[in-house]
Amino acid sequence: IRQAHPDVTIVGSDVVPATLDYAQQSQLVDDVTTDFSTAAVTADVIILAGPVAVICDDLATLATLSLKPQVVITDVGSTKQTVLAAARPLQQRGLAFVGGHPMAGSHKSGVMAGRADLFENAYYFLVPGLAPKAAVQQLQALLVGTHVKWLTVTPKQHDRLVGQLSHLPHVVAAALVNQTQQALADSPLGLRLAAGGFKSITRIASADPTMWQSILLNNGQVVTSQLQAYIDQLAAIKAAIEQQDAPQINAFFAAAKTTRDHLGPEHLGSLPNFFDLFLNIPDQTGAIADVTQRLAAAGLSLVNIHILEIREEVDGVLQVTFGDAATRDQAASVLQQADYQIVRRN
Ligand SMILES: NC(=O)c1ccc[n+]([C@@H]2O[C@H](COP(=O)([O-])OP(=O)(O)OC[C@H]3O[C@@H](n4cnc5c(N)ncnc54)[C@H](O)[C@@H]3O)[C@@H](O)[C@H]2O)c1
Ligand SMILES: O=C(O)C(=O)C[C@]1(C(=O)O)C=C[C@@H](O)C=C1
Repeated sequence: IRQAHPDVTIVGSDVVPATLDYAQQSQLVDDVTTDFSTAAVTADVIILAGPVAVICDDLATLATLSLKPQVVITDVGSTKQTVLAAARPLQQRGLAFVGGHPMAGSHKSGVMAGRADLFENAYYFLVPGLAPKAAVQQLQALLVGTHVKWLTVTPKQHDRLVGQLSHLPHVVAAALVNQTQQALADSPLGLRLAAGGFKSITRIASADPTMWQSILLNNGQVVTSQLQAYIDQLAAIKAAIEQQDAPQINAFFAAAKTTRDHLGPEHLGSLPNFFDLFLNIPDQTGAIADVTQRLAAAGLSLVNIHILEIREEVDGVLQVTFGDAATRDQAASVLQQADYQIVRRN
């Protein structure tokens, strides 16, 4: 929004003060508040972006306020049936609520994980419900800088599609990590021996548990039935292996390969995920150059570098972004050897 509409005033509201400090100091927003209701009554557009349960609570709060009659309210929550139900009192009052959901993101959470190009080329579901066309168009114009592909659906269509393509995979990834952890508990190196296969299928198990708790509680019926169909697939391949049914095993993998090969990277939606290192740097000239020179000398290329001044100590925090986790971890070793303190990696 900021890049496409520099004149728009953006007020950020959150319950975590450090998040508000970061948003303000990085100039992501013009102003911050913890008083959602007071900010809401003066807003022309309200974008709800907490966990789904919080979005539903916020919609209930908004229904009690004297909002501007022309306000456009939207959300980015990962489920839509319960969100649209929570928005009904607002829609019945004639206020415009347009449900939204960008089909992009990552296993990271928090304000620091955001990027201006996060949604580029991704599908963005719109669920207008009773909202007038003009409100939908106003929202699309505001979000033009996201460069998304819009897709209008009903809440039911949304939850079925996203249950299968996002919610079920998160359950599968987390279950596999938990089961592997238990199965290898007696092995000294255990999970650390995992190569690309395990890491590719389980990246999303690093996602925020609070967010996923909320998603599954709000799309439970859909996901449990999809989970049963998935369990049936597992049972079928288990039986084929037990029976040494070679053609059946081959057919299982061949069908999956054909489908997956047609889902080229160009169809995958958003840009690839990036991997961050946060380190303390002294507040002195040449400090950033020292970091970049050490990484260049070690042959490690970085994607982006960003100075964060979110704390009141003398040191600043530098966010260095890499294209893959291995390069980030090598960079961490190189910098630690030079006495840099790594604050966090994600
Ligand atoms: N992560 C993804 O890949 C992704 C993609 C599309 C949609 N979504 C949806 O977007 C929403 C936000 O997800 P995210 O990944 O940006 O999470 P996030 O944790 O990065 O951001 C959520 C923010 O909401 C704040 N918050 C929590 N409770 C609050 C409350 N009661 N009042 C005000 N603020 C509160 C948190 O402090 C945090 O800053 C969720 O509904 C999620 O389902 C996530
Ligand atoms: O790429 C990831 O890590 C994501 O989990 C993003 C993802 C997804 O499942 O695809 C997660 C939740 C959303 O509602 C939409 C997108």
